[in-house]
Amino acid sequence: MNWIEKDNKLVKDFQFENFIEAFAFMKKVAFAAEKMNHHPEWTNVYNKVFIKLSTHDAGNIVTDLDRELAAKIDKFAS
Ligand SMILES: C[C@H](O)[C@H](O)[C@H]1CNC2=NC(N)=NC(=O)C2=N1
Repeated sequence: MNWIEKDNKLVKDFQFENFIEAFAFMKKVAFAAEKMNHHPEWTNVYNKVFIKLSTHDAGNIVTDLDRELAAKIDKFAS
């Protein structure tokens, strides 16, 4: 599955083997997001991580910053 644009957000759901794998992924995303000062809206339920990206500073729309973070997130999940 790829990122889809929905309600002015880039959205993608990820699934892992278990909670530890999901959380390890979240930790990588967290450090990348902090480095970019661009943070995800996300929910974690056991082995699943649901991510939504938008740029608040631009009025809650999808910008290149979201696409950049999405590309990094995909690398961490692969
Ligand atoms: C004040 C702070 O630097 C800003 O609010 C940053 C923080 N993280 C952010 N994250 C996201 N997703 N969009 C932003 O516009 C944004 N802005």
